[in-house]
Amino acid sequence: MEVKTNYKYLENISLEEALEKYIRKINESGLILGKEEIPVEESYGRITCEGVFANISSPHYSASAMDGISLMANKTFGATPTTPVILKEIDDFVWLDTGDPLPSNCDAVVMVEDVIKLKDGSIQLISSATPWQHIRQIGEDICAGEMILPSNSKIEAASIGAMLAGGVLKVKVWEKPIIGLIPTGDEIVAPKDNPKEGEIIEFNSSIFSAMIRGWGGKSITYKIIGDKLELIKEGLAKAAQECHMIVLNAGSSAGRDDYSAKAIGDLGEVIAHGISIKPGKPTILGVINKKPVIGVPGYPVSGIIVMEKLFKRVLQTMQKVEFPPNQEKQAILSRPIMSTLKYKEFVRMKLGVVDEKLVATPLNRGAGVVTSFVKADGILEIPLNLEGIEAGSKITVQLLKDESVIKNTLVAIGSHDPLLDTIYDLMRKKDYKKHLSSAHVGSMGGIMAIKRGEAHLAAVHLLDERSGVYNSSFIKKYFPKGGITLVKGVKRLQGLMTVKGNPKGIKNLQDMTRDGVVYVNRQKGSGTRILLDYLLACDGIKTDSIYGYEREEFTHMAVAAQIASGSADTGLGIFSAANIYNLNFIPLYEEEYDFIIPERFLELEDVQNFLEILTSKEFEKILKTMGGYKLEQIGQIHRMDVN
Ligand SMILES: Nc1nc2c(c(=O)[nH]1)N[C@H]1C(S)=C(S)[C@@H](COP(=O)(O)OP(=O)(O)OC[C@H]3O[C@@H](n4cnc5c(N)ncnc54)[C@H](O)[C@@H]3O)O[C@H]1N2
Ligand code: MOO
Repeated sequence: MEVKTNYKYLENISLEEALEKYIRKINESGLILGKEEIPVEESYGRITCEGVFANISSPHYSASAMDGISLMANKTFGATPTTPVILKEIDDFVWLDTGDPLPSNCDAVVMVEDVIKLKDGSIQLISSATPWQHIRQIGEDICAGEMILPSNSKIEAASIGAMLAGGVLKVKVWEKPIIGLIPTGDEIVAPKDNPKEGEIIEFNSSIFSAMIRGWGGKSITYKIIGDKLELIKEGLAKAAQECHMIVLNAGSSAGRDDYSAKAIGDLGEVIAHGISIKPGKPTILGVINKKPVIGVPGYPVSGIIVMEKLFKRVLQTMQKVEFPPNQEKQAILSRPIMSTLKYKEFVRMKLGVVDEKLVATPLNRGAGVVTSFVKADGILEIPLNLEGIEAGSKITVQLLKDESVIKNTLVAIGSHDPLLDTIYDLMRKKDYKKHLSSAHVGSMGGIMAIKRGEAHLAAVHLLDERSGVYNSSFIKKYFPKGGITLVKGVKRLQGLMTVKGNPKGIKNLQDMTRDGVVYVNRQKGSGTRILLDYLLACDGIKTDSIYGYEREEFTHMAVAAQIASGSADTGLGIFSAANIYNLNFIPLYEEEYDFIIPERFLELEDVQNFLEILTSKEFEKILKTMGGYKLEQIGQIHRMDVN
């Protein structure tokens, strides 16, 4: 039987063209927000819809600007240290404080510190005052009838004070745009801590809602709607009644259950479906009832990019304000990035200052990897028609975090161990200004990053198969000119993880070759992979006899997670990862997990901090609970000699 799908070929128009076309359409539709009058004290961040004019002058009377005396300036003329002027209270002057009204027969104020008090209550001045000195004249700040803010201005903190000073107690502002968020998908469920297989936790709406709040809007999150065209249309129609704009989430591509474009088209008009950006390709731009409706792809990273690059622009037009653009910074690209000619790509980047140069490293590009946005310091925009960018190129990165965060980041690249998370947490507890960025690219990747000057330290566990010695021979090989130190870390247990009860009865490496046993491996270049290959060679086991040898994960935790979920029976990894996932552990080898730090970085404050934490009692205590570590040599610094 032929399976019918609602497959439709997507367009591929540029982001700029799509935005131009869409905003023109929205403006033509004539959608404008309503107006409301609100107390000035509650108006922070709102947008004025009319000019705001002062009702009264500020100050509304002539006021003393200082504590001291008020008088007629001409009474002081000629006063010098040798010819002081003596004045009498009431007859010649009046005591007053800052803010007091200026008596009608006075035209100057003399500060108290310039007044010499005499015993009989009179005073002496040794310099003359100029008329109107130290007086805030009526309307010095603003005069009644003057404009405080023009239309379409964002109300900042100082504007609130200016309005109140000008006797304005209520201000007319544009209504806050209300955005309806509609999550869709049969597999989507409200957040919970025990989702079943096939259930996907709905978190996009919460991300979008927070973004909208930051941009001055309000959101309503509707109930999750399953993949049913009629239900989606019902939801859209309701939201179009209740909101100024709608975000219809997921179902944007052209699969069997993707009804977003059809639903929008049936109720209104689809202006574009398919934009040449990545992530975010299947975005839908539509209008229902004059209300903009954006079909945002389901993958969270795609969603965030579409919200940032498209939705925000529409909201800006609707609210009639310009959001400040992200700051940009020039950086050096640490490794090559491939790109597709057909799409403008947005790549999340990790930034760090190493040897006074800003180094940018691409993060995981998966559209579902929302944590890449948690780690990202910036975004690299790769234009259309570019196949990629070479390592070492100068690139411009749009900053997502403050520059001070990037400058205060210790950059660690290399092998993964959960203890790095503990170090980061302890670093932040010790000093909230400090950050640790750890990229898990395996031990060899770490060595290469140190060689290229892209990291302050690399975590490594590389076994020299001939000598059986860990790490030092690799330093000698890869850093023949020296200048490198080996900071001893922990001894840790590597072994085979299985689910509790070990149902497949796995006892050793040989058991991995049995029929029905599924292995999950670590990536090439990782110390664990090198150890596995070494142990297999010792036992004469061929890698192609292991089902799953080709399947790679990047961290011990990821291997443990696969085993815990039942998608693999076993994998080589460290005890602490097995412990976190409550797995069975068959110890095979004790290895040395150390840190390579160039000598020139040892005195850096951030490196010193790192070393302090490494040898702290608190860290030792936490490692004990994690289990599988020995700390005999931790923190010892070995300066490696030149060959
Ligand atoms: N055959 C093709 N398949 C896909 C294409 C394509 O061109 N041809 N495009 C891919 C791209 S690119 C994207 S992006 C996605 C867009 O997917 P949809 O918008 O149709 O969304 P779903 O398939 O329903 O969901 C995708 C994925 O997103 C996650 N998700 C969805 N809703 C939520 C939510 N509210 N909170 C958190 N996560 C959510 C979920 O993991 C879904 O699995 O299509 C590709 N497919
Ligand atoms: O367009 Mo999708 O958003 O590339 O992942």
